[in-house]
Amino acid sequence: MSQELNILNLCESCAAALRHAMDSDFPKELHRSLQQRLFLLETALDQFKQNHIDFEEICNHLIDAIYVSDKNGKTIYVNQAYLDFSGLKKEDFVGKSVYEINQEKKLYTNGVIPAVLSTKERKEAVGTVISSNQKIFITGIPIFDDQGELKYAVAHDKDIDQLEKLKDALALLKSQQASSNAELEYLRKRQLDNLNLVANSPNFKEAIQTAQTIASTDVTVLITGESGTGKEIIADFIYKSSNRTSKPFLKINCSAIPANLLESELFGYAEGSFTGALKGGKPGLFEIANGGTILLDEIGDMSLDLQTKLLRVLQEKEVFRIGSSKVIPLDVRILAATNRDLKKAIAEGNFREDLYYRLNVVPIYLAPLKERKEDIGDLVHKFLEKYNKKYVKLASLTPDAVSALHEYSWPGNIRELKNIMERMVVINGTGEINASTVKQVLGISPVVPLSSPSPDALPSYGQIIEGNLKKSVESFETDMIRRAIAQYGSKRKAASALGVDHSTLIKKCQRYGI
Ligand SMILES: Nc1ncnc2c1ncn2[C@@H]1O[C@H](COP(=O)(O)OP(=O)(O)OP(=O)(O)O)[C@@H](O)[C@H]1O
Repeated sequence: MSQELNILNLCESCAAALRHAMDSDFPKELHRSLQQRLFLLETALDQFKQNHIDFEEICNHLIDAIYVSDKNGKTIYVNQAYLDFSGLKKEDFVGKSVYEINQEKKLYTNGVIPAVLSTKERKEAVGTVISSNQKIFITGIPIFDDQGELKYAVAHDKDIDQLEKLKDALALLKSQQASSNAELEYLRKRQLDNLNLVANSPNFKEAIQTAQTIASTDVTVLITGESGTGKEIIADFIYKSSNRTSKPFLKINCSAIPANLLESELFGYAEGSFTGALKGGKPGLFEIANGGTILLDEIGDMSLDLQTKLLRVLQEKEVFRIGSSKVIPLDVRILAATNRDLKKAIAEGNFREDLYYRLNVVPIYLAPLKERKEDIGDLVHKFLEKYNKKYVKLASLTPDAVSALHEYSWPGNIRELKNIMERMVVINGTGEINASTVKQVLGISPVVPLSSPSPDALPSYGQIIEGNLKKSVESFETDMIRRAIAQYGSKRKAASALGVDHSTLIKKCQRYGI
């Protein structure tokens, strides 16, 4: 390092001498060749300065003390911090042997350089600076050349007080982190409790974790998963954990509103924009939700034409009512949900790829219930308690009934489980629900008569008729709708096959949890 600096100084002196020679009466015929040499020297010097890192200067700014000896223990370098704590000058060290310094000056106890020189190994020790009684942590490091021969022994001294302070700061940071984690966990749990959410499976826990992390940001979230897996409830969770809880949260089911009405519902319209338009126009849902949050549910069912308009709104963050040129700036947090495979829809030309990427900033995928078996037990008990309370019943489940519920594949996911529990509590009165009842209600075993409730548990005559007829119709409708959707692949096609309006089918699906 210092050799390099010496050469640098030498070159600078040469350049200065050349400049001086050229200014004086130097023979003109040599002038040109001198100029060329000076130019080369100056270019080389510039390059050297650019590439050269002045380690000596850097070391002099370190707060730790550094001492370097050659392989024989002759001191070749000490930095400023070393001089500061020893209270001596550079000349008192450089060129002197470490053994000599140790004997004469008694700077500190437990010096490690002699041990590094003799063992050629790294050494660590705690020493005391004699003059100040300051405790130091000393590390001795051997440095070897390419042949593996010892080249330098370096001592690096750290002030233990500083290390202690660092340790305290680290401990404080750790305890602060632990208490924020505990607080976060507490808030998360409270939020789960408020929403009555079950989250035992790793899959769902991960979804909740992501939702929790991004809730307080305004980032757009795309929630995907089969029908009934809890997409809407995750959207509720995000909204309730966000900073927008004092502002509106609007949920729009894009498949339930006929395509021709959805545009005016979303964006509103100006007075006179079409026949039948309200006087004074009507604000759209985006405008109403301004400052708050919108859930675009079943986004995969939105028409391509409307997708283009929605994309514009999301990109520009502004909306125009239909028939108006007045710009309405928007500050709405967008959550979108779908049970469709949007990648497939894009490949089939039914969903805009650019809209997909705009919505899919943070994806949250909810696995089907059959892949979240750890949640089933708690969900079953939660719903049992809920419906016992609602219908004033005392139904309970036998262990084999619980096992049967675990074994089922739950194509309708949590909504199906919830509905099944409601049905079983209603029809079973106050008795125990066993495995065969479960299988019968699930339609996975031949129908056998349900066990009769005890006479004291019997509801009034009117209730029996009403309850049984309503439940039978519901059960029949549920079955037909499920089969139609499975056969025709979409709710729209199923509706036309069943001879009902799409919106009627959607309402029934929502009511029955399909
Ligand atoms: N983890 C959970 N804990 C308790 N209840 C849940 C949980 N997840 C979902 N539910 C309940 O299951 C039902 C269906 O959930 P949700 O409506 O959120 O599903 P979804 O995926 O949005 O369905 P769809 O795609 O049909 O709209 C709701 O009644 C919801 O409260």
